[in-house]
Amino acid sequence: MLRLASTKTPLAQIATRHVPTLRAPAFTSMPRLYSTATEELDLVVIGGGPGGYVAAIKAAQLGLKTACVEKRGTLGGTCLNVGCIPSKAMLNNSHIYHQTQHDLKTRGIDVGSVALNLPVMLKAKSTAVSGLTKGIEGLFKKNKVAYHKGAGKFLNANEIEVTGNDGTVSTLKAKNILIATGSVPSGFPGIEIDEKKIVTSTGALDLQEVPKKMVVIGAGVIGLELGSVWQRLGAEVTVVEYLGAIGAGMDSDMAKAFHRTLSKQGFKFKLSTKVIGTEQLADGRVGVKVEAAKGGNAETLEADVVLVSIGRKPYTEGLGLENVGIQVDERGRIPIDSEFRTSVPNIRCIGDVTYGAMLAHKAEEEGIAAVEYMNGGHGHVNYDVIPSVIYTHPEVAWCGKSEDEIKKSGVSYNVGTFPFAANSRARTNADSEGMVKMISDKETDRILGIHIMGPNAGEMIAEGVLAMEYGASSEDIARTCHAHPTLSEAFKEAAMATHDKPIHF
Ligand SMILES: Cc1cc2nc3c(=O)[nH]c(=O)nc-3n(C[C@H](O)[C@H](O)[C@H](O)COP(=O)(O)OP(=O)(O)OC[C@H]3O[C@@H](n4cnc5c(N)ncnc54)[C@H](O)[C@@H]3O)c2cc1C
Ligand SMILES: NC(=O)c1ccc[n+]([C@@H]2O[C@H](COP(=O)([O-])OP(=O)(O)OC[C@H]3O[C@@H](n4cnc5c(N)ncnc54)[C@H](O)[C@@H]3O)[C@@H](O)[C@H]2O)c1
Repeated sequence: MLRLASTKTPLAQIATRHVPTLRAPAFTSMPRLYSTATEELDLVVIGGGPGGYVAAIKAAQLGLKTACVEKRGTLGGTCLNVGCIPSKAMLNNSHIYHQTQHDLKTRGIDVGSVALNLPVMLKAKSTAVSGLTKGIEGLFKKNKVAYHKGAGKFLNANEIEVTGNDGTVSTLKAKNILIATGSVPSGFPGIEIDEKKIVTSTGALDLQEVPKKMVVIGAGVIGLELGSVWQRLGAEVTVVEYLGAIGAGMDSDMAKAFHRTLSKQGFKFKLSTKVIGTEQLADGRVGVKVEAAKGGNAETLEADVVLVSIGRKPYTEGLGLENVGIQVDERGRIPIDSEFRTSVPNIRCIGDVTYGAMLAHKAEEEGIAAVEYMNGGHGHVNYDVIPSVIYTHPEVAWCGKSEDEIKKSGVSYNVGTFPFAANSRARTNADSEGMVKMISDKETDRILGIHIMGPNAGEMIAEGVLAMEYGASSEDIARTCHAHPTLSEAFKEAAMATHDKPIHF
């Protein structure tokens, strides 16, 4: 066994095949956990995103000897590093900037002239990210999860080769492996991403100046959130969407209302429109050639920055799946059974790299459930009530089925809606755009879907998720006392409207 005298860390459970020098590898901060090179771990998690790191902590809490391999250099995956967290930091601060500029005067707050300091705003985003990613390292230490900074690759069903970020190569042995390697942005055929002028979400979170004109390809969650950030900071944003509606499959009533709201904010939309390609313009900007989805005359949209946000794809590059005989499906996803097992029983898989919505909380739920199954117990993920939230202003949030889906399924249903314009708190706050829409089964009154557009919709949907998880009826919610004056009264009134009548509308 190899020991590193100068650090707290032995090479732990790693069977070292090649260590170029006897200096401490990058994972020296990990606690001294397992003493022999050949000792088998209970679990190796590949990927330290919300799925992987949560699974690793849960496994350690259950008493499993656990290691997590992450190649990014920081924990937290897409979500903490280049996804949920930096985007929400930019959304929050750009909203405050916009509100200060356009809204405070009418509230009796005079702040004089307002200026954007983009470098400071970007730094605030980075501070939020680094604080949270380091926090996960702290949680790993506390829970005794060994953290290996490097890329994991299957040698066989029980051995993972780790190429450390410092160049060392070593092997981890484990009874169980959990794949949580996440996803990366889908490219657009023929459009080259340089992350400066033609960017994915990663580049769009780090633009060093506000573009005058921004073209967003794809009116899904990323396009609308990051389009909002730059629109609030002063960009003229045009969103090109192939489908006839925005919001990537949200309830069509909500999509229409959201479209109207964002248009009022200054967004320009080109729906049912396809992108044919891009060209470099003489002045150094980018021309985005588009035409109607059904065909017709092409036009060129000029842009300083183009955001390509047409979805994400599962990531399995360099993972060595061929060494264990795991094949991905036609969309690049790793197939799993109901207990997250791949075609190799001791190898499980969760999060963006397999089926289902690409959401951090969905990956986390799966991580916990997969570990519980692995440990001989039962896991629980209710895919019918995974909430979705778009963190624009107003926010849009939903869980359960859309009215379009319910209609298609042939189930008879009731719909109740309640506008925030009739909610006292929203009116008092002068922030009353949007509504709550609830759909319940006509026969049983059981709630089938909840859709909210409004301030704090992302927080409010938690009540709907809980109600649906417990099989509530709309009458259950209507008869539950909600504090006054709160936005949640709109939720109660929508429930009243679903099975009977609302009071305030
Ligand atoms: C701009 C943006 C905003 C988002 N906002 C939200 C939001 O508000 N709410 C929400 O729920 N979701 C949001 N998402 C989606 C969310 O980030 C993902 O659903 C979530 O991160 C998926 O978690 P995961 O653990 O499956 O994978 P990931 O977070 O992608 O983590 C996988 C990790 O595995 C590592 N890895 C891959 N291969 C290897 C290997 N061979 N060896 C070692 N490490 C490896 C990667 O480096 C990565 O860090 C957002 C995404 C983006 C891009
Ligand atoms: N708030 C959140 O929870 C959050 C935020 C950001 C990202 N995410 C996750 O990240 C994933 C990726 O987000 P996204 O916005 O890239 O994908 P998305 O699937 O949400 O939206 C992509 C949009 O692009 C459109 N599109 C596809 N091809 C096109 C083309 N050729 N031309 C024009 N439009 C085209 C689609 O019709 C769709 O509306 C999502 O699955 C989402 O779950 C979640």
